[in-house]
This record gives sequence, C-alpha cells and structure tokens, in this order.
Amino acid sequence: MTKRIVVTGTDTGIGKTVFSAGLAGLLDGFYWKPVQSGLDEETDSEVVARLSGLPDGRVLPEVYRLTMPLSPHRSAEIDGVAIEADDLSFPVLPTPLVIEGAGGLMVPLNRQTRFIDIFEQWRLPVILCARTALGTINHTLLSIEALRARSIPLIGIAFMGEEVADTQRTIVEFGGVPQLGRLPHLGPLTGETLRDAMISGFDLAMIAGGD
Ligand SMILES: Nc1ncnc2c1ncn2[C@@H]1O[C@H](COP(=O)(O)OP(=O)(O)OP(=O)(O)O)[C@@H](O)[C@H]1O
Ligand SMILES: C[C@H](N)[C@H](N)CCCCCC(=O)O
Ligand SMILES: [Mg+2]
Repeated sequence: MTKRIVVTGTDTGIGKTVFSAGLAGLLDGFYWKPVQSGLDEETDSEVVARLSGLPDGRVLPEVYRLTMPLSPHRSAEIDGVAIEADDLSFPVLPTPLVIEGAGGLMVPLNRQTRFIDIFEQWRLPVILCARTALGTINHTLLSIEALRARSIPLIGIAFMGEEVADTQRTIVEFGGVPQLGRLPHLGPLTGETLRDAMISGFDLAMIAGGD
C-alpha cells in the first residue's frame, strides 16, 4: 500500500486540489499542502476539508502560508518570507498521506529551488494531473520527461475533464505511463458527487497498490 503520494499537475488551476480531496477521502488518509500562496479565497486545505469527507484533523497545517495568489517564490518575496527547502520534509504517518504541490513541476519556491527539486529529494511516487483539453499533449509529455530525467517515480496520469479518447491514448503511448482514470467536470461539485466520480472514474488498486 502506497502510504505517501504526491499530486502534481501540468499547470495551475487544473483540478489538483479537487482530485486530492477525492483521493484522500477514498484512501481515508491525510492531506498536506506544504506551500499555500493566496489567502483571500478559500485555501486548498479548506477546500479539501470541505470536499474530502474526512474527519477533522486529517488536513495537516501548511508550512508556508503566503498572502498573494502568485508563484510561491514571488508571493514569499512580497511577504518578506524565505522559503527553506529543508523545512519541507514530509510528515511520516501510519496512514496514507496525499501531498499537493502548487501549480506545475517547475514552479519555484525561491530563487534556487523548484517543486520538482523537492520531489526529487523526497523520492515519493507522483500522480500527474493532466487536462484532456487541447494543448495537454505537449504539457503532459514535457512533465513526464522532467520526472523521468530525475528518476521520480510516476504512478500514472489522472485526467481532468471530458473524455478525449485519442488525446488520452496519445499521452499514455508516448509517455509510456498508465492512465489511472479520469475526473469529469462536476456540476454540482460536492463531497458526494466527488466521491462517486472518484469511485467510478479511478482504479484505486492502481493508485494505492504499489509502494
Ligand atoms: N472535477 C471538477 N468539477 C468541477 N469543478 C472543478 C473540478 N476540478 C476543479 N474544479 C474547479 O476548478 C478550479 C481549479 O481547481 P483546483 O483548485 O483543484 O486546481 P489546482 O490544480 O489545485 O490549482 P492550484 O495550482 O492553485 O493548486 C476550482 O474552482 C475548482 O472548484
Ligand atoms: C496562485 C495559484 N493558485 C497557485 N497556488 C500557484 C501557481 C503558480 C504558477 C506559477 C507559474 O507556473 O507561472
Ligand atoms: Mg490546488
């Protein structure tokens, strides 16, 4: 059973938090967003607490809470905060933990370190969230290549959006990666609709079966 999973994506705003909420709920685990940038709207941790169906206490506190909804490196600079990579060691828990980055793999935490550098240190298995919409083939294959270049284990792709069969097939074939499933746009998006969509859209054994 995989105990710790990193959820990353090809871009910001593609559904990582919604997917993470569904996944943490299905795994009956914990959720951790180490770096939150943007505090005016509902934070990612608050969204997960609302949508995951998990009991109180399963959403771990962020290490950095940055005011502006910008790349963390810039948001930190504006707040006068120095993000230290050494502060981002993941918690060790006896239950599954879903860890969400911010934006995509190359997003900087400071002027020296990007999320992918932290993921390379962690060596935890990664799920890559990818849109099904036009443009995703390029973004997704580049992200896969970046993970491979650093030997970061990739569990597979979680597609976000309506089915686009040839696009999904093309990514899976060129990327040489499993398709874990697909989360469609949900209207309404609630804890219940998310849980149902995760159960019908994903093979949990593929996600949590390895180590
Ligand atoms: N399956 C879905 N159905 C309906 N709305 C969705 C779905 N997935 C995401 N959304 C909406 O799209 C927006 C962006 O999603 P989300 O916050 O999950 O993106 P993200 O990849 O986590 O972004 P960030 O890089 O800021 O962490 C949110 O308003 C969210 O409610
Ligand atoms: C503010 C936003 N919602 C995310 N938390 C951070 C996204 C950073 C993206 C940086 C970039 O790739 O240009
Ligand atoms: Mg998010």
